[in-house]
Amino acid sequence: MKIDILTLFPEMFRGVMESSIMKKAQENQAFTYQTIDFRQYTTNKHQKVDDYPYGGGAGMVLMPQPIFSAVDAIKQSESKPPRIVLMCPQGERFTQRKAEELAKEDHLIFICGHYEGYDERIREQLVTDEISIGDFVLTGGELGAMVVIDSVVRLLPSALGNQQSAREDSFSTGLLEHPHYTRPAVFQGMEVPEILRSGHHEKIEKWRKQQSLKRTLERRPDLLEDYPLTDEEKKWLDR
Ligand SMILES: C[S@@+](CC[C@H](N)C(=O)[O-])C[C@H]1O[C@@H](n2cnc3c(N)ncnc32)[C@H](O)[C@@H]1O
Repeated sequence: MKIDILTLFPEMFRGVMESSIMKKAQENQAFTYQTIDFRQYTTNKHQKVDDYPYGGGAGMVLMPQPIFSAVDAIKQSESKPPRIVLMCPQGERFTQRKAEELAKEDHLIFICGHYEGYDERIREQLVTDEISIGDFVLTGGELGAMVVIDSVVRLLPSALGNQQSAREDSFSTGLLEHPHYTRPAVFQGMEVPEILRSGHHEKIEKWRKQQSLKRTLERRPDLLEDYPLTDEEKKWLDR
């Protein structure tokens, strides 16, 4: 996968993109990325990327020209056109489903805003997706783009050592994940459930499924509305 990030603050990405699994995923050739400072694409003499809003009001608005020109420069003759993602608090709320959808693409372009927002023509003409990472307002799109990129990259084949672990994550299965325990078996008087130490794989799987359903019912009952419960699972939940 190829990822291009349009931002006025490329330095913000270095720590996240060059650490931990993101770094390993690049070493494993799961993806490549570049940041593009769209100020380089301005055609005005002072390299201005923003201007006052028509109609007045507070804040500055990103002008369309530098962003359109930067996207034109990145787009090559690809058989599959890139997904162009505008980071925006007014966009579709980001979910694991969306991460799975984007992980199937060959090329993603992220546009990170700043200041008061964007000229509306960017939204109307250029982008294929608008994504919000939640109902709150950040100072810029960079942190949001990092969140989206991180969750997409970990789904790419060869990004994680163990793909099974991504498939069993919360939301991937439609439920919250079951609890985890590791050594020691007893810590400050708190014991790891006996069943997990039994070595009985079938019973462990059943326990995990029950715990996953219980946790989802307690914390995110809304997820169960779309989850195809078996008759047995319905009985567990009733209990
Ligand atoms: C201060 S915000 C602009 C908010 C805008 N005036 C509004 O009310 O919708 C500046 C930039 O931060 C980014 N941003 C802010 N909140 C975000 C969120 N929840 N999800 C994704 N991006 C966000 C967007 O790129 C946005 O253009």
